Formats: sequence, C-alpha cells, structure tokens
Amino acid sequence: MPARLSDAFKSHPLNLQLKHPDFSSLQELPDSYAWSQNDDQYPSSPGSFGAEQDSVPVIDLSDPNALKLTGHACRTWGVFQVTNHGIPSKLLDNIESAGRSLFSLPVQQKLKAARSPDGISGYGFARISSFFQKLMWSEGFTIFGSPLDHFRQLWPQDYNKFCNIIEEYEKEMKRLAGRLMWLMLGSLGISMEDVKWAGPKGDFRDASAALQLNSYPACPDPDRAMGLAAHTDSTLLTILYQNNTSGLQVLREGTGWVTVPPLPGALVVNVGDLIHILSNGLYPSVLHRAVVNRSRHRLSIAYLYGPPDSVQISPLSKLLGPSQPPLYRPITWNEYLGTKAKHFNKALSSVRLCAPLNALVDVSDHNSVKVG
Ligand SMILES: C=C1C[C@]23C[C@@]1(O)CC[C@H]2[C@@]12CCC[C@@](C)(C(=O)O1)[C@H]2[C@@H]3C(=O)O
Ligand SMILES: O=C(O)CCC(=O)C(=O)O
Ligand SMILES: [Fe+2]
Repeated sequence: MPARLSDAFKSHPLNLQLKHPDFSSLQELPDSYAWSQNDDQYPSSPGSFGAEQDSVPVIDLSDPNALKLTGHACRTWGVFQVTNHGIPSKLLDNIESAGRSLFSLPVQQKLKAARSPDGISGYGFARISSFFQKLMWSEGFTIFGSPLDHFRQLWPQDYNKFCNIIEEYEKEMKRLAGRLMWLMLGSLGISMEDVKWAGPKGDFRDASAALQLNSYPACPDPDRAMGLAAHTDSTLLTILYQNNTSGLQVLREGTGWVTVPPLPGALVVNVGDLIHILSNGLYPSVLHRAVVNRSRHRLSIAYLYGPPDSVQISPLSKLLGPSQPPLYRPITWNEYLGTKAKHFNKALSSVRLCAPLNALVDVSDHNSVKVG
C-alpha cells in the first residue's frame, strides 16, 4: 500500500478521457449524460412519503448544547448544518469567486491543469465516474498540497491571489474541522487521551485534507441528468460550502432523498466513512448526491478531512465491549481511498470484520438501504 495520500490511486487509475462539451452551448442533453433508473440504483426523486418531511438539523455552534445536538445529529442523520462557525463570510465569498473564476476558464485552459489518471490533484471528472455508464453533469477540481503549479497554468498572471485564498481557506477549515471532531467524539465520551493522533494540543495538527471545488452548470434537462452520483465521503468528516443554489440531497431511510437547503452563511457537515469506522458504526456515514437545475449554475466547495497519513483508523477501544465487538479492521486513509476506488459504495462493507448475528441488513452497505 502506498504510504502517501497522493499515491492512493496508483493501483486504480481513472482511465476516462476528460472532454466535457461546452455546457453552456448545449440546448439538449446528450445521450451520454442522460441517466435512467438503471444507471442509479437509488430512488430517483426527493422523498414525498409521510405527511411531513423532516429536515437536516441546523446547529448553532455557540449554543451551550452544541455537543449533545451534534451527537444526536450524527447518530440519526449523519449530516447537519452549522451556523456561528467562525469562518469569515468574506472568505466564503472569496472561495466562491475563485471557484467561479476557475470553472469559467476556457476548456483548453482548464485541461492544462488536468488531473492525471492515477493522481489526486487537478481538474477532472469525479473519481467515482468509472462506476457509471453515464457521465455526470459537473466538473471538479481537487487540491491536495500546494496548488501552485496548477494555478500557474490556469492563471499565469493572477495565480498568487488564488493561492492565498486557498491557503487561508484551508487554515480556517482545519481549525473548524478540529473543533467539529471534538464535538462529535466528545459526545461519545471520547477525550484527548483516547485519540493520541490528535496531537499534544488535541488540535489534530497532522491531519490531512483535500479541497474539492465542484461546478454544476445549468442543465437543459435536469430531471434526466445527475450532478454527482450518490456516494459517501471517504473522510472523517467533510465541510461543504454550497452557493445559494440547492442541489445537495441526502438519503434518509424511510423517507427518501431530502434536500439540504442552502442557508446563508451556513456550512454542511457530513459524517464520513472513517468516523463511521472510528465510532464502530454509531455514526453512520451519510449517502448523498447532487442534482442539477435548469436555470442556475451551482458551485460547492468540499473540505475533505482525514487523519494523518500514517494513522490506522479502527473502532475506538472505549466504545468496545463484550457485546460491542469491533466491526471494522484498522485501515489508513490511503488504503481506504484505494479501497473506495476499487469497491466504491461497498468499500465500508469490504473492511467490515464480521456481520452482526442479529442483522440481516448491514447498515454500512449502502446498496442495501431500504426506502419508502
Ligand atoms: C480525498 C478524496 C476524497 C474524494 C477523492 C479524493 O481523492 C479527492 C476528491 C474526493 C471526491 C469529491 C467528490 C465525490 C468523491 C466520491 C469523488 O469522486 O472525489 C470524493 C472522494 C471520496 O470521498 O471518496
Ligand atoms: O455539491 C455538493 O453538494 C456535493 C459535493 C460532494 O458530495 C463532494 O464533493 O463530495
Ligand atoms: Fe460527497
């Protein structure tokens, strides 16, 4: 197994020739982008079962009950929005306009910063594209480590300005992610001595992270297109900023797809597969997707947060006991990304140690989620 995150995809390169059309010039959806029920095994429309649709929790981080509320949201939804998170709104505006500027460059220019088939950083299709027959109506740009070389290609004059925005955004996100980790873990009764890799100050100093900029152009036939297919994130947690256009949906058992509405200034937090493992399944990672719309261009920026390279993630010993055996084997972030590249939504099941005797459905196998 490669030791560095940047090498995680060496054994599973994405061999798709990236060549999107100029989205804005298309009056009709090309067949290669037209999804049918068969291309996506999940229910196709937002849930309308039940009289009232419940909504994703919104947590004010300055609320004295934030710890309890976070734990509850993680157990029951695997996703929540946060307000009063301390990220300056100017920085959110800046990252949004950096994304806008990047995706509005001519295709030939963007391709100068194309992600290599076995690489992690750069412009390209979502990595999960190889699992589907149809293409997704989106473009992505992944940043891992310094974006300098790619940004020099994209903006020969202005690259410094954009590098500074990314640096500032990553610094602020890292701080918020550490804080969210303690809200999530604290609510399970986990403290600093239980997580040595949080570092001497408990600030997760050596954590790794990637930044993913997603662009979803307006689409002539949104009901047949897919922005980003249903997946869970291969992270500890993900912090997502979405512009003022909705599109993110989460799958809620018994309900169906629930839209996560953009709230001014709020950020979405997803429980990722590695917290699912760390919590021994107490916090399920959330299955989510992005849909597109006819008239508005949507942007989202995901901060994908994971453990330091060398750390093996396994169920926390404090959560184990005679009737709570560890459900997952230890795994590093690199190795998990490689596993995801191979098994996609069955990756969690593939690291599972044993099926619980009393369970017919493995909750971590998102292919067996029952809705309705
Ligand atoms: C660290 C990572 C998680 C991610 C793959 C990546 O190397 C960088 C991009 C991430 C992303 C964003 C869009 C959805 C996703 C499934 C994908 O194809 O690329 C996630 C990957 C993931 O969480 O598994
Ligand atoms: O655009 C969105 O709302 C979802 C993006 C996402 O799921 C991701 O980047 O992992
Ligand atoms: Fe995601």
